[in-house]
Amino acid sequence: MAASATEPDGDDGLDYIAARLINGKLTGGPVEETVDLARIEKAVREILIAVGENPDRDGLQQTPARVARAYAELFAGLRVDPAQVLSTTFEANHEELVLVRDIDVMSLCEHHLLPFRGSAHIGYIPGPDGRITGLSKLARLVEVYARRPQVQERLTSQIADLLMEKLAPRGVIVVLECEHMCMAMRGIQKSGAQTITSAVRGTLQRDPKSRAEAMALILPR
Ligand SMILES: Nc1nc2c(ncn2[C@@H]2O[C@H](COP(=O)(O)OP(=O)(O)OP(=O)(O)O)[C@@H](O)[C@H]2O)c(=O)[nH]1
Ligand SMILES: [Zn+2]
Repeated sequence: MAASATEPDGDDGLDYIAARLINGKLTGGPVEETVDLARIEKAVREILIAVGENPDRDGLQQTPARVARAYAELFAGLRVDPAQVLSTTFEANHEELVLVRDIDVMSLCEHHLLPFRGSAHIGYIPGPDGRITGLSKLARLVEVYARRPQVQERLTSQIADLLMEKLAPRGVIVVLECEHMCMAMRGIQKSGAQTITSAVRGTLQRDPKSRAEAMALILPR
């Protein structure tokens, strides 16, 4: 019998995808509490019929259930509080720039639900009390916000704003460079176009010299 997307999926399954986004520990509730997999399955079956396909043919029988599981995973960030990612901070005598470059970003644009993909570069200057966060937490933050229906501008500023709020740093800079499949696969059909967005806060915003230094590290070419 065909496996249903609504069946329990084991310890490593959908139940824990949202929890894994935060810290790899099983702290989240079951996906079924908040994602209606059966409803997604039904909708995908309707879409297949509407585009002129036969959802009962061999290759498509499992597709609605697969798409439901895929969407649960792709939108897992809707069920995670991003602030939890930054609950671990450390004291450090470092009051200069900390920058993580080339963090892989994959998200879905909220206009077409098609992917956009590229790199995130995140830098911050710790505040006077010198609190820093784990480097991996910056990548986790990208992941939580990216696994939601997004526009690149909001994704960029959400990351910057939460870092400002939770780390109270002197400044933050977030730059995203992405290619949007909605511009490549359909519509204007221009592949290769890179959209660059930035969100700059605090001293990095106010002081052109610090901002230029950070930008030179982020976009050296
Ligand atoms: N600013 C911004 N626009 C985006 C993003 N992702 C997709 N878009 C754009 O959203 C717009 C939606 O425009 P509409 O005219 O409502 O939709 P459309 O007819 O599908 O537009 P075309 O893509 O031009 O065919 C398009 O111009 C997309 O390129 C994003 O992350 N940020
Ligand atoms: Zn789009």
